[in-house]
Amino acid sequence: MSMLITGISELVTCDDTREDGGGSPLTRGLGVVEDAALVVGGGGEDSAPVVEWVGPAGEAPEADWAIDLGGQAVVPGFIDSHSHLVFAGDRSAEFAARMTGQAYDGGGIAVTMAATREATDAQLRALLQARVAEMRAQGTTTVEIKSGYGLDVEHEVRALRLAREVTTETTFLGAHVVPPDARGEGGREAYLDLVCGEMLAACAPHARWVDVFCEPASRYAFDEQESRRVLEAGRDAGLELRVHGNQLSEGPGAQLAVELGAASVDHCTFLTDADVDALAGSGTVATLLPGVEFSTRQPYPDARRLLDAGVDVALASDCNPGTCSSSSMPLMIALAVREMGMAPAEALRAATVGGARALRRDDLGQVRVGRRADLAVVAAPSFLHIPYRVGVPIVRALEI
Ligand SMILES: N=CN[C@@H](CCC(=O)O)C(=O)O
Ligand SMILES: [Zn+2]
Repeated sequence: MSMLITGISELVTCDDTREDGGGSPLTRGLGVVEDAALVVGGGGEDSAPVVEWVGPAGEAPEADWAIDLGGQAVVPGFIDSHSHLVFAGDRSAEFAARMTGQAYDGGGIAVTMAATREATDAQLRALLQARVAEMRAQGTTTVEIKSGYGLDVEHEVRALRLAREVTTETTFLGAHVVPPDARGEGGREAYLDLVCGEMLAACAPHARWVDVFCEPASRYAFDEQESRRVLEAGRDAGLELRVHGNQLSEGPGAQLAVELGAASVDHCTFLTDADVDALAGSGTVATLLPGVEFSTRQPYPDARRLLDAGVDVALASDCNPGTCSSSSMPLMIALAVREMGMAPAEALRAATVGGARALRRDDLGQVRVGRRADLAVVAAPSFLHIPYRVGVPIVRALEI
């Protein structure tokens, strides 16, 4: 069965093989087709619909079904390559305290850990499913989900098992922080032994990735040596690497990520020139999470510096109860444009193609024949309305 989609005022393909056709500089690099049509059909390996044809509406072939979007824009579905959606509890009071001057230090993770351990499977599943639905309603079609609020073998495994029910992009983050019950004498080493031993062995079958909160500025998180140990153990267990780094201060995360061939280093709020040089030309994406700076009152990362140096940049939400309670990729795009010096086209690419690179997925992020038909519809004539109409719910994933 195939479906013809017409009434597309502006189709943003992000297809690098497509000529931009001399369009506006505002859409450079986006492979835009105006007054476009799409044919979606078949089913890929996992029976997801695939794009069969892309082009001007006047040249569209026939299909079994047709829908008319009535003059809306279509963009690739957003790829949110960094989230922590498996949690229970509420830390809105911590957010309120930060708004009146309290600094973020990672200490609140233990509060979420306690609430998450207490929740039943059914409660956690319902919370998770609601968050994924909230994301789809805002245009996100792929989400990466980390563990990290269980912090013991049983609850880390449970978080990953639940996350696997909604995405293949699952990340073992046992090394989020040292849990409160391991903060006494010798507890830190014992916890790292557990993370790199029994916990990793139990979690690896449910995860694609391993991650670590590499942040020597937080007494709860991990330094370079500890982070290296976690990442190397994860790699030996068959997992691919990602890193939380350089969130609270300059530190070893970015260069460690590059050295070990991690797919992405996430946050990148405080980078030295040497970090930027190391990222440029590496296979490691710098994933920026502007919702975190919004919610912690930290300075925004310098996206311009990274882009001008040729670093691959992605945007993600980092949706979590502590540092960013928003699941909205349109908001991240708006913040990137308003606060981080990214052009709208750069921000859109970072939220789509950039996210796909950060997850090392070449089947996602572009509207292109043979690729998955993961699409988002913008209730406006152009994608420019995403940052322009900030806060207005105009983007949704297209349900085919
Ligand atoms: N920084 C580490 N982890 C999360 C925050 C987790 C929390 O505070 O609950 C982040 O990516 O910002
Ligand atoms: Zn995070």
